[in-house]
Amino acid sequence: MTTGQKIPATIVTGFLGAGKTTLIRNLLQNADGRRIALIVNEFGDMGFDGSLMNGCADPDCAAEEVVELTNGCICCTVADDFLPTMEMLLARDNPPEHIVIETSGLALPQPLVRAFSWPSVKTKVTVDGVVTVLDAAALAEGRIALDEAALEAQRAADEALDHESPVEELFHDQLACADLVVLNKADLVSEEALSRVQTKIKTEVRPSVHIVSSEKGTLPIEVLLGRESAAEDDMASRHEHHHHDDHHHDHHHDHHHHDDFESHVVPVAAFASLKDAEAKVLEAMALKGVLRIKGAVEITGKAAPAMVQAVGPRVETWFAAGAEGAGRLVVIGLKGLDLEAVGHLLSPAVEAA
Ligand SMILES: Nc1nc2c(ncn2[C@@H]2O[C@H](COP(=O)(O)OP(=O)(O)OP(=O)(O)O)[C@@H](O)[C@H]2O)c(=O)[nH]1
Repeated sequence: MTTGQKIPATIVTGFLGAGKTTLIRNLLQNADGRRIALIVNEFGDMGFDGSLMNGCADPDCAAEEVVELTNGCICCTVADDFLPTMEMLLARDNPPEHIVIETSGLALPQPLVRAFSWPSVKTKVTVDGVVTVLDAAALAEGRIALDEAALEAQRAADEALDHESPVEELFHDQLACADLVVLNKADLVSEEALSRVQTKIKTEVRPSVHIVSSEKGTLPIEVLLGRESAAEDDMASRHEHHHHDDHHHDHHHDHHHHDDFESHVVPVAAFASLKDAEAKVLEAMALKGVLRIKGAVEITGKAAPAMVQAVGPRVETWFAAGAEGAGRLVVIGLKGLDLEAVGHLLSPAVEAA
């Protein structure tokens, strides 16, 4: 441990598919000699390429295992408990200069920030800032309501959002906790739409919060790190819109997934082509309640697996030699989503087998 100075920790939050992983990958690539420790839910998510990865590249790496990156950064996964992971990082001979935590796209940031008040952590680490990444394209299309009128319209159009509208709830909570808001995917929207979204977001955040836009999360490291917000001492101003029964667990768990969401690993048979995969995944995304699909699949006749990334109406696919775990897609959505229909669409062959 150094001279009593606390290690700054940056929490990266944002809804499913907003671009958290992309932003963090950029950040690590520009670390410029800073020893950054990254805490993620799964290694598989980061999709590190070989040039950055040194040693273990197994996406199913055991919990709390640490991966050393070639640029001096390290990466570790958080299992059920956030605190042991943090304590393990702090106990290293060569403690990190900065800690970056990627939260799940379904997590509320507030409980995680509160965990920094835990005695064993509080003396050594402080929250440098909560960075909330938003999908500017989704917002411009009104896919996450920004006001009551839009919310009502969306409710009328989609019964799945009828009751607790968990998407809006998460969205507001992730904004209420932000120190910096990143309007990502700026390449997909006009300047006019971007400034419209920016104006709306301004009304949703605390007055001092900066809003910046980005493409593929590319922002100078100085913008992302070094905000010195000490968010853990400032929770009163970052309140949740909705309080949940499980707050007494808050300091123990990072995995504050809303009960309103569910996530499934769906085994999928080989697709005939990338185009075929894209078409089927797009169709699955249109099923009620489905919010995000990602993973690696096989394409008939191709040695390399194809990566699939679907957010809203956009599906990306590309071949990735060496990717592991092909033949599975992670499907995330609102509770009660029609998993059978999803399975039918994505993998009739697997289902029949
Ligand atoms: N056009 C465009 N696509 C982007 C941008 N940033 C990210 N994406 C794409 O959006 C998809 C989701 O990006 P991720 O970085 O995986 O998002 P995430 O927030 O980590 O998503 P979760 O895994 O759901 O938590 C990927 O297909 C990215 O390539 C951007 O600025 N512009």
